[in-house]
Amino acid sequence: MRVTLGVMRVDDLGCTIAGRTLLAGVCFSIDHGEALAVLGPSGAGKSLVLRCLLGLAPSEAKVTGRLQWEGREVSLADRDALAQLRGRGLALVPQAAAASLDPMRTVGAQLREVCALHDTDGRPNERLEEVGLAAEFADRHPHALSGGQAQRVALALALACRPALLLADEPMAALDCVSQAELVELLVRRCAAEQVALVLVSHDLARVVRCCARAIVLDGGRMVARGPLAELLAAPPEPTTAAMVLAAARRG
Ligand SMILES: Nc1ncnc2c1ncn2[C@@H]1O[C@H](COP(=O)(O)OP(=O)(O)OP(=O)(O)O)[C@@H](O)[C@H]1O
Repeated sequence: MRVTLGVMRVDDLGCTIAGRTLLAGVCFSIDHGEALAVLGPSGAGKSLVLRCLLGLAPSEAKVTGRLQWEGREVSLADRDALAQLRGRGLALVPQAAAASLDPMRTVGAQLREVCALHDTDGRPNERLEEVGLAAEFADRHPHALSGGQAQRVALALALACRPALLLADEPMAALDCVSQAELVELLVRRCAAEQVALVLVSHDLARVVRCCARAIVLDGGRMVARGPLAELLAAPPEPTTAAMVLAAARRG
């Protein structure tokens, strides 16, 4: 059982490139075992928020704002300090999982490497089983995985770091509807089981509505709404959220 100091609090995150404001005034906090959705239309700045938190914003970007990590202040401009949080602190499940895997090495070798790097439990078979993949996947190379299987391997790799917080950047984007629902359900179930906080990026409110209690909504790099997802759904406070609610309702 972890002490509940809160995992992360982000205040006034901003990002500019060549004088162009790409993010401004983004604020949120998240606690252990909690799930927060980061919503918004394409180009809203959702992926950029995750890159800034990981210290992986484009090299020409100027990032501003403050981050409190388990009660400790970290400047969002300090890429080295943010890099220290990667692994046991923050781990990422990327949008295009297959491209994030090493094509030359088996799934098992990649899992063992991550476990050795972060000094965590290194049994690939168990890690694969947790994400619904049979032990034989440990011997496969990434080219022998379907899109959904590659996303599950990426999830297993991220969880193998034993992070306090998982950042998931539309991990279901490339999958069919049934596989999307299964992957989101798996993601949320695993995070809850391991008391890992989850920040789930999506442009699709319908996809996150059952698994995230709270959300922030971005548009044009600005945070236009924030609060319990049920409240945003019941009474969208501004047009971007209203459009997302309408789109979710149309899809049933
Ligand atoms: N390296 C970069 N240089 C200049 N602009 C960039 C760079 N990376 C991202 N941007 C811009 O930042 C804005 C936000 O992009 P981002 O990828 O975060 O959007 P998103 O909300 O994740 O969109 P999507 O849902 O389509 O993935 C976009 O206008 C994009 O063009």
